[in-house]
Amino acid sequence: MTTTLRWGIISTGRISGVFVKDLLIDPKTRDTHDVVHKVVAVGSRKVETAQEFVAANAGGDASIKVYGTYDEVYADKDVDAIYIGTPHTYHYINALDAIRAKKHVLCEKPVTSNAAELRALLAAAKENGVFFMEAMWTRFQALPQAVMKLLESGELGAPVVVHADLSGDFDIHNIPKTHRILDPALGGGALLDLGPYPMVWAIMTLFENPRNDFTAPSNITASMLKTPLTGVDANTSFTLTFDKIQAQAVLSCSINATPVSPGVTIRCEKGVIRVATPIYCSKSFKVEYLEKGKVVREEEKKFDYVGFGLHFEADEVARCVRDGKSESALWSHDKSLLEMTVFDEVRKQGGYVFPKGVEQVV
Ligand SMILES: NC(=O)C1=CN([C@@H]2O[C@H](COP(=O)(O)OP(=O)(O)OC[C@H]3O[C@@H](n4cnc5c(N)ncnc54)[C@H](OP(=O)(O)O)[C@@H]3O)[C@@H](O)[C@H]2O)C=CC1
Ligand SMILES: O=C1OC[C@@H](O)[C@H](O)[C@H]1O
Repeated sequence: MTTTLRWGIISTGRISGVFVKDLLIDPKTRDTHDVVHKVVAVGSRKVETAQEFVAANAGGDASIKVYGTYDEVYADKDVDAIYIGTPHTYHYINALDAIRAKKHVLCEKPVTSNAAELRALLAAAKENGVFFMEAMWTRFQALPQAVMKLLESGELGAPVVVHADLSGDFDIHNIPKTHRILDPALGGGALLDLGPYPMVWAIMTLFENPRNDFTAPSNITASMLKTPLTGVDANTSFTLTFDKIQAQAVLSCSINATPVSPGVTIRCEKGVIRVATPIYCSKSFKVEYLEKGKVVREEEKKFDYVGFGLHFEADEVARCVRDGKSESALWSHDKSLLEMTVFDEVRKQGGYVFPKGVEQVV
């Protein structure tokens, strides 16, 4: 039996286009046989933009309904699940509107502007009996799962330090100050846009480590370097201390630096794992096995698939909805909550306050 999940797409920006293209790839190319996806409706603030979006990303498929408001997508009876690809600070209101219309929701990262907004959304999702998940696509790819399996095997001993960085050169001196990466009203800066990826690696390797038993970090330290352009963080560094397993995550992100490889280094008692950049959809990692501090064996593992990689999270949504689940076990609500709680603390220590009115719940 194959389940079809019928999607409504909210907004027509860059990542929504990538998501739609991934949805339209034959799931069999990734050995998925139990779920398929159908794009039923696209909503934009202008109907013409929605039409152009369908032409550019879905071969002009005339069966896809195009709307000039997001509300019409939420109200569409043929839509099962909503994908939200708007700028960060709109996620809360868009997700809330979708949930109140009793639609299942997959919401881009960072799931909200702060932890309080997320708590409110989770309560609304529960009240309306719908599935809700942050689109943390990295968690559903085969490579991070292989890394986690290797860590859990114990072959490398316990993890000691995880270094993870995601940087991107957004050419910040030459883009408009209203660009979502620079505008504080859109949650601009490195932390909210790129920070979720070093964070997901800390969650996968330390928070989810069976020996840690989902214990939150006991200590968070952070420093932010703001750009004078708009005051958002150009560079942010933060550390998470996991007392229970005696390990630390040293994380960083930047909007004005070229990414470096490896983007993630996991140093364990008896070995080191190096994950190639980009850390959100890495295609290879190297392992060094150590004996008495000396490298005794090295190996490299490579991964590939058709598409950008957002379809794996979409498959998870389809399976969870099919099975009547309210959340995914792989990227559960508590992990998004941990992420947003850490980000609140990092912003507090870094002195990054959103303009008045941006946070819908505080
Ligand atoms: N998973 C991943 O790999 C990625 C995730 N993202 C996440 O997706 C979100 C969107 O990023 P991205 O696609 O790059 O952004 P874009 O700026 O390309 O697109 C955002 C879209 O949101 C809609 N929108 C609604 N209100 C506003 C507003 N006030 N200002 C600007 N746009 C608005 C617009 O669509 P319309 O005109 O149709 O209403 C716009 O095209 C972010 O939260 C980001 O973190 C981004 C890139 C990669
Ligand atoms: O999620 C993302 O990953 C890739 C980045 O370029 C993008 O800005 C970010 O939103």
